Amino acid sequence: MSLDIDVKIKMSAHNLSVNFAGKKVLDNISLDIPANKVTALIGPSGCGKSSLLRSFNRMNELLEDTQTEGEVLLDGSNIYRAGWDLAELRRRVGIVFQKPNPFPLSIYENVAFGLRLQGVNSARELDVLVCDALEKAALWQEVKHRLYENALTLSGGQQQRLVIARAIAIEPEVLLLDEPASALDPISTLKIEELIYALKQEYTIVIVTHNMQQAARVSDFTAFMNLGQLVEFNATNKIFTDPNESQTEDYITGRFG
Ligand SMILES: Nc1ncnc2c1ncn2[C@@H]1O[C@H](COP(=O)(O)OP(=O)(O)OP(=O)(O)O)[C@@H](O)[C@H]1O
Repeated sequence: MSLDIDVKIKMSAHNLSVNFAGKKVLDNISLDIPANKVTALIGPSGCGKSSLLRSFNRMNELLEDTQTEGEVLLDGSNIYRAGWDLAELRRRVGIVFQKPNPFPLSIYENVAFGLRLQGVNSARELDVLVCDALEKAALWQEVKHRLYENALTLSGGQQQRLVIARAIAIEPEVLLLDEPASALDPISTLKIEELIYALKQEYTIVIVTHNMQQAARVSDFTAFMNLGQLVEFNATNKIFTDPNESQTEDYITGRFG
């Protein structure tokens, strides 16, 4: 589904279908992801939100027995075309999962990890880039005196911001967030939501969330999915106040799902 307003499109799915072990989990999805905006994917459990999110950086291929049909364009180029360097794709389209997954390394080394892989070796340059990523992830003030402590000593909410710092250190263009706050307490959730709001100045963000209030608070656009299909896609305000489809209304008002 295309939006009838004038926005720059960063990614789009065209007639995208995904099968896991012969079962269709995404059914002919077409959807535009606007640049420098937050797009929320909502819908009942099992409707395919995470599968759609993972198709934006070809993570579904890490699962066995997966088939993908159709196209996903990044700046107009089909990421499913042969010849894509998957490491480069995943650098440009980063992903953060529900459960914080820092490496069992220091706070500093978690953020430096991807930078080192990219060949940044100068200690001074690493210091600047690590500090910058931690500042952007709104974590610097809390960790600047303990950079060399193990990341696993951080709270869950801090770990999730660290994982976001790790993701943004390598300067992705798109950030995929799969229920990034669902394992966190309300204060940490608020911090993540404020962070998402700040990060959209620089990144295109797609977020899967089960939390309707969160989708309404953080996103500019919302896609409502059901049973592997895209039911409705529109400005978040429109979806939450005056949806076109009765299924969308039933879901957001809690009548099903
Ligand atoms: N690794 C897998 N192998 C086989 N089937 C899978 C796999 N992962 C997901 N599925 C199936 O794909 C469908 C879509 O799952 P997906 O996780 O994308 O939905 P979701 O909307 O994100 O769900 P939830 O909100 O519960 O996280 C479900 O029927 C699920 O059982």
